[in-house]
Amino acid sequence: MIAGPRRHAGLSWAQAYATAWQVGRPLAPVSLPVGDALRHVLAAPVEARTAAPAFDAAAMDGYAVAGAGPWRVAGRVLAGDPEPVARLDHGDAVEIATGARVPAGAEAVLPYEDCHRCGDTVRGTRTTRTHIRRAGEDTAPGDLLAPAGRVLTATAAAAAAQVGVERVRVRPRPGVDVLVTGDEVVLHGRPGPGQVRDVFAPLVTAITDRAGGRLRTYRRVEDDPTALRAAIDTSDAPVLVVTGSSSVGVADHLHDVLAERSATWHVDGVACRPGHPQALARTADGRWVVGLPGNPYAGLVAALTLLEPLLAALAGHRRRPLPVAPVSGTVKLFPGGCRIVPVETVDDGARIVPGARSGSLRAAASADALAVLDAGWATGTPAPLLRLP
Ligand SMILES: Nc1nc2c(c(=O)[nH]1)N[C@H]1C(S)=C(S)[C@@H](COP(=O)(O)OP(=O)(O)OC[C@H]3O[C@@H](n4cnc5c(N)ncnc54)[C@H](O)[C@@H]3O)O[C@H]1N2
Ligand code: MOO
Repeated sequence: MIAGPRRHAGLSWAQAYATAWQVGRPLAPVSLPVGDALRHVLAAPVEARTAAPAFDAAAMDGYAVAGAGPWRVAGRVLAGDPEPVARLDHGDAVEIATGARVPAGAEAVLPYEDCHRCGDTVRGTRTTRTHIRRAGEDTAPGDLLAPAGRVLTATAAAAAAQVGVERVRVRPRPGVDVLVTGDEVVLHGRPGPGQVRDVFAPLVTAITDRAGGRLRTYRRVEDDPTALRAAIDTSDAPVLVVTGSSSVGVADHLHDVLAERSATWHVDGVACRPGHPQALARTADGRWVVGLPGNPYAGLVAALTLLEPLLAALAGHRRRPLPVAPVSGTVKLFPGGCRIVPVETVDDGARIVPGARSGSLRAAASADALAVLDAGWATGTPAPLLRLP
């Protein structure tokens, strides 16, 4: 049965959640091509390499002109034309497309709508608007696009491409290997007699992705210490999730196997219901192991309590306070800690979805979030919310 050093038995829910944030140190930065770095946390500021615009460019289709009109049309210049057009003298014009290089000497672009062409002569009235985007007027080399600590959004990546940034320094997304224990668990298809269908694949996949991690492998391991030992030893992911195997039954081997490996326990049991037998440990070689209870709703609670903040911290995200809302409804509280209930969000707060059970996700399926109710909660008072994946 179970042994293992239970040094952190019975942390409060808030302590366990805070611990998962605190122990996760951002992974060492890497340099990635901008296109591969989307949604990563920036480890260094993104700064422009080139000016924008890179050259004087027309902002309208029309005629680039020099001096006062009427103007003699000397040619045409289109966007992408490689050679600059000869300098315009007073009284000269070229027909020009938006984005094309404005010839030297041009003082304004007259949009087609504001002028009239007859043969090689164009007439019109210049206004105070030049319709020329001058080189460097928006961005100079070295200008800041996004500071370290921010997530590289698609918009920031596009802005980076505009000013010559090819690679960025980011925190890698922590890889996650998942070991699903339980001889009764089937990963696919309809379960046979005495079997259950695995529920954690969609939950862990979504939570990992949302927290900034990267799911690498997802596989089932027999309820056997040798198999679990081998699976733990062969994973080289920074984070290993083990589902089931967290309690005290004859088939629950996680504590023994980690104790043999001199793992350090950061969380070993949390004073909440459900989700009590959840664990967070670190192996001697620096890998994280998150133990999720096998009961489906309890496992979901644990994934939101330990896995999500750990991954977010490793990925370099800063901790933000959880949203808090008044929660209404009826539920039997847990005197020794927190009761964690599914809630649907309503205009003035959140309402408990009744009927949650440790072994069932039915109530959570129609909820938006989980509310963490401490033993002193009363209907209508505020509680922190964990957004459901
Ligand atoms: N004597 C005690 N027994 C139990 C305790 C306890 O304190 N003393 N705690 C109970 C609580 S609370 C929970 S939660 C469970 C946690 O058990 P394990 O993490 O060891 O998980 P299993 O025993 O393997 O399975 C529990 C339950 O969940 C089903 N299961 C497991 N994996 C999956 C999966 N991937 N998808 C769907 N369902 C799964 C499994 O068939 C069992 O029904 O321990 C209690 N017992
Ligand atoms: O706490 Mo268990 O985690 O109730 O099902």
